[in-house]
Amino acid sequence: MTAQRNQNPQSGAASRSIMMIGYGAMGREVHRLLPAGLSLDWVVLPAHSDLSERQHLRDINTVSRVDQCAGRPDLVLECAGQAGVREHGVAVLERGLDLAVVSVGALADEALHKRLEEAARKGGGRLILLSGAIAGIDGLAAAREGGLDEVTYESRKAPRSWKGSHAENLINLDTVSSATVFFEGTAAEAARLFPANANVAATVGLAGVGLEATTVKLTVDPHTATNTHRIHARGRFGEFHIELNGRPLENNPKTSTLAALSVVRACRQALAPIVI
Ligand SMILES: NC(=O)C1=CN([C@@H]2O[C@H](COP(=O)(O)OP(=O)(O)OC[C@H]3O[C@@H](n4cnc5c(N)ncnc54)[C@H](OP(=O)(O)O)[C@@H]3O)[C@@H](O)[C@H]2O)C=CC1
Ligand SMILES: O=C([O-])CC(=O)C(=O)O
Repeated sequence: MTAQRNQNPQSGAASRSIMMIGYGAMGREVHRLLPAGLSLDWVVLPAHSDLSERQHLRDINTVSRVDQCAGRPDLVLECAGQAGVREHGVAVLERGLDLAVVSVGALADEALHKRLEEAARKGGGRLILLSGAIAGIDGLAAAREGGLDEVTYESRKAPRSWKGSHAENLINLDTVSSATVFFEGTAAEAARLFPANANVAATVGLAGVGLEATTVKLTVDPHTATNTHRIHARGRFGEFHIELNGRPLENNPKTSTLAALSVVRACRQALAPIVI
């Protein structure tokens, strides 16, 4: 797929620059939808990435470490997975750059969480945890201010979306014939065991009652074509249930389209005089 950059209609207006860490299914979708006025100027690829990937990005500087970037991006987007946060997060924040991450599950590693927080305080960059594939994080985080009694999160995806994950050690994805829960535990465990599938569990945990107190169920459903996310929260504010049936990205069935769109939203917010 060839990435297309939106044209800035205000010709001559200086673009704000973006650095993206990782350029897989989500990164390509974000690049395709990048709002006018922003330009993707740097992409951080893994050192092992092949030449063809770099040729694909021929107008864009590719680096394998953040300190190889001589310029100063206005916003850094992580679309690389938890390993990308682990490898580059501290360096970005220590340089005083804002880092918007989708691989929120990386923060289930308490030592990394602490290092990122310290780097942000020291360098002045802000770590922005994106809502990703789920809706309702705004309401959950607001509800927390009044006190929460219970938060649960459930995710349901087709067998192909769980392929290559720890689910394969827990259930036979080729023969499962009805919707089956294969994991029940805390958001911390889910985010660690399913790094490409359960970042939302960590986001719900961090916005609500914490990673250890948030209970998580993961289901494989051979009859679904969507990535379904459910949150139930109860507290002083009242109660809410959210169910979101997300379409997976064409190039990666693990990843919901909405997760990529949440990154695009972060880009738009970086430009907007009024933020919603
Ligand atoms: N919060 C949310 O709701 C969601 C979060 N996510 C997160 O987003 C991530 C990206 O999703 P998606 O694009 O679909 O996944 P992909 O696997 O398609 O793409 C990830 C890309 O990042 C690259 N990468 C891996 N490690 C590094 C690194 N250390 N530095 C730079 N690049 C790296 C990979 O390269 P290579 O293949 O060569 O290793 C790959 O090209 C997921 O892994 C998940 O953590 C996904 C869905 C929802
Ligand atoms: O995109 C999704 O449906 C959710 C996901 O993979 C994650 O939480 O990591």
